[in-house]
Amino acid sequence: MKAFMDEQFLLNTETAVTLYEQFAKSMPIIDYHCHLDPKAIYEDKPFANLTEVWLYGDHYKWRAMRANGIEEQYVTGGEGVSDYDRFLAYAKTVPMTLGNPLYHWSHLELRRLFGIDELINEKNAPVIWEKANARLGEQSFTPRGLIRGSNVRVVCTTDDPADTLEYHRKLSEEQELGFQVRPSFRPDKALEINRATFLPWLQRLEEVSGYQLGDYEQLLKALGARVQYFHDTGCLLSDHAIDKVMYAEATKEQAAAIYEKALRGEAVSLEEEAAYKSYTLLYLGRLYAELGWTMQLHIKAHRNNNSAMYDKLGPDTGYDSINDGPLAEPLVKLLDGMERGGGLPRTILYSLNAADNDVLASIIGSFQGGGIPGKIQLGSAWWFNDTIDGMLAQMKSLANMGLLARFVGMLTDSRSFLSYPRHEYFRRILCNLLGDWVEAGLVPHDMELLGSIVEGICYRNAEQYFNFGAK
Ligand SMILES: O=C[C@H](O)[C@@H](O)[C@@H](O)[C@H](O)C(=O)O
Repeated sequence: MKAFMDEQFLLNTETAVTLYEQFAKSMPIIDYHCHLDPKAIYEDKPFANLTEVWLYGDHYKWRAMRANGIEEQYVTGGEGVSDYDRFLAYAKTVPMTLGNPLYHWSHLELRRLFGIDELINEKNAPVIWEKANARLGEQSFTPRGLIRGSNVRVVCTTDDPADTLEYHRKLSEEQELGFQVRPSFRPDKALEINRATFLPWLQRLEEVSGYQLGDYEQLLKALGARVQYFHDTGCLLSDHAIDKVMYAEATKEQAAAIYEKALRGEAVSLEEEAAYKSYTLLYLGRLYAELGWTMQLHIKAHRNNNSAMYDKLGPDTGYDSINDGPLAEPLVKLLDGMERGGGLPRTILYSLNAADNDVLASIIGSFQGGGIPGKIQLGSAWWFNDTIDGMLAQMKSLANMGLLARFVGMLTDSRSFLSYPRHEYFRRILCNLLGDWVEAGLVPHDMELLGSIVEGICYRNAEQYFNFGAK
């Protein structure tokens, strides 16, 4: 029996241990997709207590607490509930998360960041609370301290085109920051023509961009101007939540007519939605390609399932799940449309449905090219797949059908400054997979080759692929 989460955690062969210790462990982190708040990084305020830094905003933990029978006021807060009460409710929940990555992540976070080795449970809760809070006053526990201490070189946040990027601009002027903070362009609200957010968002965009958005041509120009503004602020990635991939070929005139219908408050059919989205995405794809950006497509989330809770708490609060439905045909058409128009950027495809791994791994092979290693990527196991099994499945699909060695690796997708140990978790799983292959005689015991592949997937591939060294 191995000891719980010892130095060889998740590393079952000598080769895996060597790969992890000698190559993976010391590689810096590039967190190219997350939901951290740039304002919090800029202001760099210390956290009041462990609950604030660990539980506020973390919908993964909230889901587990609800499933454990914890009442909502202890999950997301409520009158008369202290931060300690909320922490205690989570501490009680952790032992019940056995088998869920939260069990490992939570222990890794306390161990690596706070040096706290206690098992997390109700009995140890007071001690953990004391020890962690005592450390939160140290300089290394502010947002910047945590980023630096985790050896993070680049953080890419997720930002709306109408955002002023005020804090990114301020951060970019700082000489001693020690890491890059870059925005990512996430124009979902421009594409979701059928959602209630569409018209209010256009108004915001009008204010920020100065364009009068009464016709589609102006919308395209305004989006183009925002892409350029983001680029000038250091952006190199876009991100799209495409819950359902749709494709319908459309002319600009058709897209414009649909846009105008929406402006008049008239109903837009699903076919029209597909046409509008397709034309607009192709246009954006061209801009991304021209600027050397990477486009991320996050596909098949089924969001806001519990409408009563949505009304109380809003989005991203733990009420989403995995969607199903057709993917290959509309996605291939979309990528093909971009390629034909000369505008297929570097692209990362993530599906929340792990059943799509092979579909995506085979599709990416049809659009590689341009002399860019791994131009089209199978994205790292995302959200509900960010588990041991999920990561293995994603890497195996990629290896079976494409080039694992060109994979740009892990990201946290997190809203918490404590999530960087997820990179360690991923790296151990990666090294173990390669170690198993060596053990089985499937690949040579060539540590130079294996080591360079590990370093590539942990850090170098991403650095090169996204061009983070450029400016
Ligand atoms: O890991 C889960 C994520 O943070 C999840 O909340 C996001 O991926 C979000 O749905 C998004 O659309 O960007």
